[in-house]
Amino acid sequence: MKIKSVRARVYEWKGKTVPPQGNFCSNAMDLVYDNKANRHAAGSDTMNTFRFHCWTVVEVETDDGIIGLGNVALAPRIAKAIIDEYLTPLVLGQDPWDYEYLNQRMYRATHAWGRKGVGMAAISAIDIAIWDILGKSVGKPVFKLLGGRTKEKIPCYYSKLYRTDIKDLQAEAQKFKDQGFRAFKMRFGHGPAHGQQGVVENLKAVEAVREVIGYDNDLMLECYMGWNLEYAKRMLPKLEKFQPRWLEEPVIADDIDGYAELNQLTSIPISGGEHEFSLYGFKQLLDRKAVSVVQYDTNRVGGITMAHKINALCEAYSVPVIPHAGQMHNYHLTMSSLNCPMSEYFPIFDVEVGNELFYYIFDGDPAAENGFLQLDDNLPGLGLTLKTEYLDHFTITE
Ligand SMILES: O=C(O)C(=O)C[C@@H](O)CO
Ligand SMILES: [Mg+2]
Repeated sequence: MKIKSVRARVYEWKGKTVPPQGNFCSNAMDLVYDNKANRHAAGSDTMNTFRFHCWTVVEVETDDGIIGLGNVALAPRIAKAIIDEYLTPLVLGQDPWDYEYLNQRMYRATHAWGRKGVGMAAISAIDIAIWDILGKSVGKPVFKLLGGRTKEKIPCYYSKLYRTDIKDLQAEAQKFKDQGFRAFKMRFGHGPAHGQQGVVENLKAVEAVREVIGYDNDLMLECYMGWNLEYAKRMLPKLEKFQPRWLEEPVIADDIDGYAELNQLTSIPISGGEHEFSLYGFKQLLDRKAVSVVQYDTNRVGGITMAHKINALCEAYSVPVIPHAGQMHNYHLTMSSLNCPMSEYFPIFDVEVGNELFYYIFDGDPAAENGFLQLDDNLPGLGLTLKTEYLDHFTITE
């Protein structure tokens, strides 16, 4: 079996979106001064680092007609250009079973400028498609090639609860608690720029969600890199009484010393890795004891080949892995590792941040039932097909 073609297409959502409101979620741009003159200039929207309304879908086809699917949501147009210009020539004519060789080939050939960020995201999409081919070629789901089933079903946590009016936040938590979720991730709306009033707002929101979900369910707190070390050091002791399962990405991904300091500061575990890349990036996080929960995303770190190695590495450090985002590439790795206790789950929802866009592009992602996800033992590959229902809601670039 040989790889015959690689097709990368950019899917840009042009359908209706739910506009996020003010203080929707803290993020790294909150700390950047934005004067009035810049505010209307392209790129000055602080939420634009945060929307995923455009995805690259990769189809890798073999000479015997198997098509593997992969995708990438980070800088999708640039990812497509990298795939077309640099990565496709490296995998054409190659045997997909040589996946380690192909992964190393792509990683090392792009090393001068790749390594972290969109270069690795582009590699990830091809690698994921290759694993889809492998599963399809032997009639097995990908998780059966990675170690098999380690759980009857995958517990998952409800991930939304962006900052909104307290009553609406509580109603959202109640609605999904009633659907059987036992773990919830909420987003902070405020950070250093909002002063003491923002501190109070943040605490008020956490208290309100705890009031609804109680202390017998898990609560995760997301900063999306929107705080700085000084602010996080002030916030953490105040948050302890709410017993969060973790505090996520309090500072920017490059501030590994900051993570390490915060992770030792209180009883609250610090999580991160959503914006980390490669086996070496995660070794650094683990060696520095910077995170107590690792949250790689398979379509960023270097694909299934790399994520499988990171799983083994984290297991040896006794640090659990709970991958960022839902999506099949992550679920298969979670199902096949004892060190992955649960999955993140984005609810099926009108397009807002774009976290939910994969439901509009693919068929096959499982819907949560009573807070659990199931993978089919008999569905080959990743279990995804391209959806046709919403095709006219996208502009597709070949
Ligand atoms: O789901 C997460 O962990 C994210 O960081 C998603 C992102 O869209 C911010 O909410
Ligand atoms: Mg996150």
